[in-house]
Amino acid sequence: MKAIRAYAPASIGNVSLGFDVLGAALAPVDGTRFGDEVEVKEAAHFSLETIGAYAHKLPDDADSNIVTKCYHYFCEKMLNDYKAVSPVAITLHKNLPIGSGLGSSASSIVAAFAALNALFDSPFDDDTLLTMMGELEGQISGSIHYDNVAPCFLGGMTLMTGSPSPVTLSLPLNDQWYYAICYSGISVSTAAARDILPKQVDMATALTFGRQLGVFVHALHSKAFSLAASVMQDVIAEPYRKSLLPGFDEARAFSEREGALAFGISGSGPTVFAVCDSQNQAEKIAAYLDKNYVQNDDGFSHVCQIPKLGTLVSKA
Ligand SMILES: Nc1ncnc2c1ncn2[C@@H]1O[C@H](COP(=O)(O)OP(=O)(O)O)[C@@H](O)[C@H]1O
Ligand SMILES: N[C@@H](CCOP(=O)(O)O)C(=O)O
Repeated sequence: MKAIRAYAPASIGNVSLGFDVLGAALAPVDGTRFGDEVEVKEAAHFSLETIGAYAHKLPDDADSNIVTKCYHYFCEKMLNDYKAVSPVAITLHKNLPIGSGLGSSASSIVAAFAALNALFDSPFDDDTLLTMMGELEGQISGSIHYDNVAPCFLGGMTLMTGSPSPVTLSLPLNDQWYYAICYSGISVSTAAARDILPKQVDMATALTFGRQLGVFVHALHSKAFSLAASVMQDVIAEPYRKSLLPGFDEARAFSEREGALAFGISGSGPTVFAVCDSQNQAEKIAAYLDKNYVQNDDGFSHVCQIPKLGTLVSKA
């Protein structure tokens, strides 16, 4: 019987300067697997098993799990094309902490859709899948955004176009940048962290946001990486969200003293990231954050780079 396994990596939403429109996949340099995995196989009836380090933090009933919703949505889309889908048995390996700012729900959603699409002989192309993934992500966070699902699915650093095709563009990567990332161990709901943001921004903020994003994209394409790093500031969300993150200002101050190129909140937090131009610097900042930003036993830090590949699909 055909069985498929999909691994979908953690991701940084916003990357500070691109609220809802910029995202990056993450891969620890020590080779640690850092993402959810979904296995699917055809079965007599639907079932969802959840295992892994954070499975106990998921909703108790399978119907509330976003992976079940992905399956129902996949069936609905297939039926639109008059193709009925057989029931499946799904196993979710929940490896990413929930409400962490590491794109945890996106990782489950992307792994689920990628596995289902492969099991049923790839009926949907990447843009259609991304649109479906964004819709499911919107059900969880209260508003559709692609800055986690796109890099998680495709890898690299991705810029959303606002168009159905292509949904996203891949930006050039700097192989010399290392990301010290640290999850503090507390949970911050993405929906709640969106609710505290003002619904409108003033003219000066809008101009800064546009200028930074334009300069950043141009600088990456020109390999002007110092210039790119110089505009990695969050003028939209950080001023409001940092109040939800104990130790944020101290973590930023230490990272800047150590010479980090940039520092910010990953997604809606509490994970933070420091962009570094050497692995040594990233190791030092990660060690500090591990000791000083982490709030409880659930927290951790990693030194990561941005992988070129996103979701990995294989036979189970
Ligand atoms: N497979 C899943 N992975 C993560 N969250 C899930 C999943 N299924 C349901 N949920 C629920 O979705 C919400 C995810 O919250 P959110 O703050 O968006 O997390 P994250 O920022 O880590 O993606 C939680 O209420 C969680 O219980
Ligand atoms: N652009 C979104 C990203 C949320 O990421 P998550 O990992 O916290 O779910 C936002 O900033 O709200």
